[in-house]
Amino acid sequence: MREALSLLRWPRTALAVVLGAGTVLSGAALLAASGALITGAAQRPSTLLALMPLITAVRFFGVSRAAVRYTERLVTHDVTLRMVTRVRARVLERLVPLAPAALTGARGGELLSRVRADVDELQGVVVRLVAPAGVAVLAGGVAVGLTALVSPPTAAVLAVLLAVLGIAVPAVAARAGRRAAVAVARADADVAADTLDLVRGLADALSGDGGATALRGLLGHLDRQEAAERAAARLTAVTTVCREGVPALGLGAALWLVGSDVAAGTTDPLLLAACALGVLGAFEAVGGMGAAWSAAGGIRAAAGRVRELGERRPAVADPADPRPLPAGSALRFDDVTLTYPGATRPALAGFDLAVPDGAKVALTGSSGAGKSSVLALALRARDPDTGRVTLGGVDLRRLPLEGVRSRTAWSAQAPQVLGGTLAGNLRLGRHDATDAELHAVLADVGLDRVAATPGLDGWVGEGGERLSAGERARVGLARALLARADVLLLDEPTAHLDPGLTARVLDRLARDPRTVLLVTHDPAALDGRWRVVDLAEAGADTGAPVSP
Ligand SMILES: Nc1ncnc2c1ncn2[C@@H]1O[C@H](COP(=O)(O)OP(=O)(O)OP(=O)(O)O)[C@@H](O)[C@H]1O
Repeated sequence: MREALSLLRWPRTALAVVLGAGTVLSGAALLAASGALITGAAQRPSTLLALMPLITAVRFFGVSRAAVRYTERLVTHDVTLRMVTRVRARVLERLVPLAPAALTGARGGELLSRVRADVDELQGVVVRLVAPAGVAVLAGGVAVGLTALVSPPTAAVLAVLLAVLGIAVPAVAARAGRRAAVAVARADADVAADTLDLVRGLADALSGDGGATALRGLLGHLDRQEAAERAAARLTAVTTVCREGVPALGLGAALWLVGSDVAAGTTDPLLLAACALGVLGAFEAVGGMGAAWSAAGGIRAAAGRVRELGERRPAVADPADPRPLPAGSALRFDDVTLTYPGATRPALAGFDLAVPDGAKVALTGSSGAGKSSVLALALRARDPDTGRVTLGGVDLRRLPLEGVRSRTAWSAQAPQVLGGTLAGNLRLGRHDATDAELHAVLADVGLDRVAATPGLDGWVGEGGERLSAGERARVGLARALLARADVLLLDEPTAHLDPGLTARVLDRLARDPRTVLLVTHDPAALDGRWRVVDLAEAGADTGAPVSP
């Protein structure tokens, strides 16, 4: 909850609370002034001028209530919209450093729910929680204070009843409401499942006495559903009675207590209706507390999940005192060991490899040998447990993370193609690439047909579903080729290609002046320009420079 509150801009939130309280108090004052005016008129004053102050008060509070409510809505919406921006920014700020390694354990749907549902929940913290609670305290306090000026016992009764309606009733209702909602949801799910089973298995159920058994099961669940719904309806009825009944109790108490004072001659009769109706109006102060109480649980849970994101440690971090990026782009792995969290054996152990500036190196080996892990280390998606990985002779852990990532382009085994245009997807590699450059790179990777239809501005479908798996892989490859990087890390760039296309792509890569480290399951397709490193033997790699 502290997480959610820390995102608030308190001066504006306080203004929203003051205006909300102003609305409630204007309403109560309007009722009080009207009561006094009616009483005053019933006393048949000799001149209408005697009622002028009350007439003015009624007009004033009538107008002020609408004006204050309007301003309060403007301020509350402004606070909420600013909150939306801040919450989204904070969640993304926390997510970005965690990607990709520290998010591998999280399911995609769970992450989506965090950035959508939790953000939606948190952004309502002002409207649904802080403002109603603040208004209840402020408006309730002022109403009790003003009532005390007329009748201290009535003020005491009002304070108690406000606490009952603002704290006790919503707390009990929210707790019981959660239980009732769970019971109804369970019963609904059972009835739906039974009905579906019965309809799907109708033919089987009709033979033997299976039908009667299934029907008995369904009827049992229907009874449970009815009971759950009745319990939920009873709860709604009880809370409605409380919401209506407690203010009526307050009204009755005010009439009785202030009425006794008027009868005793210690209080002006004008104040009887004014005080009673003012007390009635004051209950609006706690009107939002039922919803606030229900919202509190959801907001607390959402804030907790967002905080948990912040507490996760990124797999790699920027060095405190980063070294400048080196000029060279030679990669070197020295006695590297990498064990994934929770894994029982290392993915890489004692791994050595030297990839000189501009060299073309292909990693091969059986599935699970650790080829993709080598690329992950070179991209600094992960750090080795022991040993070191260097770029241009400098340990990657001593270089600025953003600098390392800008020097390396990576194409995954199954690259992420976003729902958008082909050009938009390619320009993730280089945002200012011209159309001519995009056409050239598409031709390089054999995507000439896609470049023609749907074309650069054609929609590639959600997740690139309008492209084949091989075309999606080559979009990722084209993106990497476009990047202004000196090291290309390519995970199986030719996996889905026919031999002709494989040879064309490998030739394009071999002619690229940059350092290329690729993973392949098809070393036979590589010509003499490539140095093939079998991961099963990589521990024995001498690290001796090879000519590119
Ligand atoms: N995020 C991860 N968490 C836990 N273990 C992992 C993770 N990624 C890979 N591994 C494990 O590390 C080992 C090496 O995986 P890696 O992906 O590097 O192999 P690979 O040689 O690229 O395999 P393939 O050819 O099938 O792509 C495997 O045993 C794999 O199960």
